[in-house]
Amino acid sequence: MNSKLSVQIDAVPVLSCNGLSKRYGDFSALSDCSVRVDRGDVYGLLGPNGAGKTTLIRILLGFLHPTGGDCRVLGIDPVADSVAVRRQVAYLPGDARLPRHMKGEGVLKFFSEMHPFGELDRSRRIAEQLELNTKTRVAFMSTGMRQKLALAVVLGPQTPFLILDEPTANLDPTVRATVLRLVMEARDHGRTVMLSSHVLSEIEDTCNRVAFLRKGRLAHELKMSELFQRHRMTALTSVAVDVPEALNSQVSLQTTRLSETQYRVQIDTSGDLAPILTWVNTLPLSHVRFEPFGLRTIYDSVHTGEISQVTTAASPEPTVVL
Ligand SMILES: Nc1ncnc2c1ncn2[C@@H]1O[C@H](COP(=O)(O)OP(=O)(O)OP(=O)(O)O)[C@@H](O)[C@H]1O
Repeated sequence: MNSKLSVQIDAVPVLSCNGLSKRYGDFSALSDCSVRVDRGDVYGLLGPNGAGKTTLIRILLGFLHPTGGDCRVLGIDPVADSVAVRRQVAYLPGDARLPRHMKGEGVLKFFSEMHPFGELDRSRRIAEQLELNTKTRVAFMSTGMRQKLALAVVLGPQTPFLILDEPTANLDPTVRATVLRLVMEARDHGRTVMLSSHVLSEIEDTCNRVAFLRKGRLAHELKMSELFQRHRMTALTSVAVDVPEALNSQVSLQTTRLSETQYRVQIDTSGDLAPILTWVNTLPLSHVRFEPFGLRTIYDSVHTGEISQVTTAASPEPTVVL
């Protein structure tokens, strides 16, 4: 490919949404959602039941029309040409339905012939890796077997964009690990992935960026590299503690008075730990616990509507907008 052209193609975001909204009468399933996903991203979508994740995905594929805002998938407007979008995207719905009268092998053949990027051999190899017996009729498959078959259908075509809505639902831990490995392989082959899941560890292990949806709104966006720089320390102390001015941008401190002579401190940190540890070392602390921040902490604070106190050098202001 002409190198100038390839640079231009790379510059087009795989996904860009601007103020995307979906209303059903008075109810807002999605409100003012703006997201950008770039080539090579593995982009996680997190949020409680009913947060709007599937609504967002279905708008991107043109199955639903937004009531406000707009979006482009690989430069294509799904409202104007949803078929063109679906040619470029492999999509695993949360409730994948497959023809019950067909055997697994027949389903793989049917879908690989139908999709422009379809590759029957690849779908068969994936089914094998997922330890699926494709000789079984769909109607006689267990829920997990049907999920494996749907995954083999969707992971087979090498589309530039892959959207997976809860791909590991109903799967045992070994198969889950295989699915996550296949997602990472897709990324390594230059594909872009959007992954919705309720399993925080899966998002932590695979995604480089994560969006938290809450009540139809994009409540928080996070780069995983920032998360890995965050830590939380809890400890007991007999004196009130103050954060030195030099560490103000890196440390957030919460103090709870337990008695006349005892306080519990919670110190949330971001960025380089060395200067923070030097400061902490001067404090009369006991019962010190130190742990990485983890997606769970962020998820809980977004879910309960708290605003994150932690700031990073890269994003000095909290990015939660509730
Ligand atoms: N056709 C519809 N009419 C009215 N409300 C709808 C319709 N479809 C979805 N909703 C509502 O929109 C909200 C968002 O639903 P959505 O399926 O996008 O949530 P989700 O984040 O994918 O949830 P889950 O994690 O449970 O799959 C929900 O409150 C749902 O009840």
